[in-house]
Amino acid sequence: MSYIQEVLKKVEDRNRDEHEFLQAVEEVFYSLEPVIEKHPEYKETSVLERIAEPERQIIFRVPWVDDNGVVHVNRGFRVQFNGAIGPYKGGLRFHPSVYVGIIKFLGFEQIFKNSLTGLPIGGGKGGSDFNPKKKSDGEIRRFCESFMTELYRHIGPDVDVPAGDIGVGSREIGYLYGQYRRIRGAFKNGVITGKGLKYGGSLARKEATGYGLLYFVEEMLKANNNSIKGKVIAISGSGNVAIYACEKATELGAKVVAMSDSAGYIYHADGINLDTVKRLKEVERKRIKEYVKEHQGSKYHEGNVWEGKFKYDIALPCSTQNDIDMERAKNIIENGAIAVGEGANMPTSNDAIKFFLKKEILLAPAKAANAGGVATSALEMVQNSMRYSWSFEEVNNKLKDIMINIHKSACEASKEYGLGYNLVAGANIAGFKKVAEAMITQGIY
Ligand SMILES: NC(=O)C1=CN([C@@H]2O[C@H](COP(=O)(O)OP(=O)(O)OC[C@H]3O[C@@H](n4cnc5c(N)ncnc54)[C@H](OP(=O)(O)O)[C@@H]3O)[C@@H](O)[C@H]2O)C=CC1
Ligand SMILES: O=C(O)CCC(=O)C(=O)O
Repeated sequence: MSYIQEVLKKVEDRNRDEHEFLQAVEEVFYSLEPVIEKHPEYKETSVLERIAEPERQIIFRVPWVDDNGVVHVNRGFRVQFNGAIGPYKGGLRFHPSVYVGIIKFLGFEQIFKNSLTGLPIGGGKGGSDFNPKKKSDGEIRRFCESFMTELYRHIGPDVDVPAGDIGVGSREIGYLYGQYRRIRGAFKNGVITGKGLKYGGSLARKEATGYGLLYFVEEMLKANNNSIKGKVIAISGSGNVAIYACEKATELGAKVVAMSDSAGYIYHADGINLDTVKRLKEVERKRIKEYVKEHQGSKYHEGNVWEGKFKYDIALPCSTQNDIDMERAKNIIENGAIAVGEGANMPTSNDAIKFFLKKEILLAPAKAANAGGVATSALEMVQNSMRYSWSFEEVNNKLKDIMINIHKSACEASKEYGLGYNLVAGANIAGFKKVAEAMITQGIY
């Protein structure tokens, strides 16, 4: 058994039923084999064992009252995974599938992603098994207030800075921050990011994950003598990341022909009308199937978009984890894709990642490709500290530079370890090394 396999076995024994977490750890650790060989100090100081164990996990009760006066109880989580390079940073997910294994996989990914941004932010994540679908605005507000009534004591601008993720958008962030401010009696808006522009939010944060994904994919294509211009693109999801990925892709000269939600997907050969999607999803909170009522020639299909049979050059999974398994990966290649850009966290299963790499599909891994959101959150923290705001253009330019640098770091790390152009391994290695070195320098924690 190799050293990596030994460590993985220990992680498995300790986290038996947390499949998503084990998948994330395995994906990172196997890329680190050549790094551990070259750096015996990582093994001597048990960095791998330490990095796979959260510094702190908080699990709490979230009681709330629905519109009929009935009391419900959900479970809240915050995993403060690794603070070696900065305050814990990562979003909150409200979705019925949330349990500790989901939050730990997301928090673990966040360690390496945040390191890749080059900014001083550690890894954390949180959320709840609360289902925001079909809840009234009052119910959402009461849930958020109850959630923050416990969470507030564990966070702070220099401690842990949450943000949004699935099911947590600007409305929820507003309620969460309002309750934090009420309890603390202070305007500490650096405690949460993704805020509204009127109380300390950053311009371009809403767009950042989707835009950043496209900046990264463009770099990847450029490095392979290609470009986004003229490409046909399919996207899974129709939430925050998907919408702004679609917007930037269109701006860069591509045509997006498909988008989805958890029930099905729309296909529109002429190109998706994003104004309609934005209204349906951001304002009216309706299902994606409503789109076809307004656009002749578009079609709605139930099921997963990656099982659909239609032509595209680039696949952008922007919905949730394990969206692309082996069968769907085969279908994506049969549909003609030459590149995959991961907007969601861990959207591709480990065997499908290996398959894409074997088939020489250009693969932009989530840790690198979707890091624009958290990077812009870190820029929001900078602006809050300065009590100042940058223009949209300033933030967007910084975001673009960050994405270009992440691509460069992943490329260089991959080359340094003799792996050619492998952004999956390169991102893992580059993200890991910075955190590992900070951990070693700070002693045994
Ligand atoms: N927001 C951000 O800044 C960042 C987000 N991410 C990641 O991007 C992904 C999308 O996040 P975001 O856009 O913010 O979330 P949203 O809640 O805004 O949108 C999520 C989208 O994914 C769909 N979806 C959710 N769960 C499932 C499921 N189990 N099966 C199929 N479709 C599903 C939703 O459909 P429906 O409405 O039907 O549920 C919706 O269209 C997540 O993986 C998140 O972790 C990564 C980096 C930053
Ligand atoms: O902006 C943030 O802090 C959170 C982003 C996030 O949750 C992610 O990168 O997955």
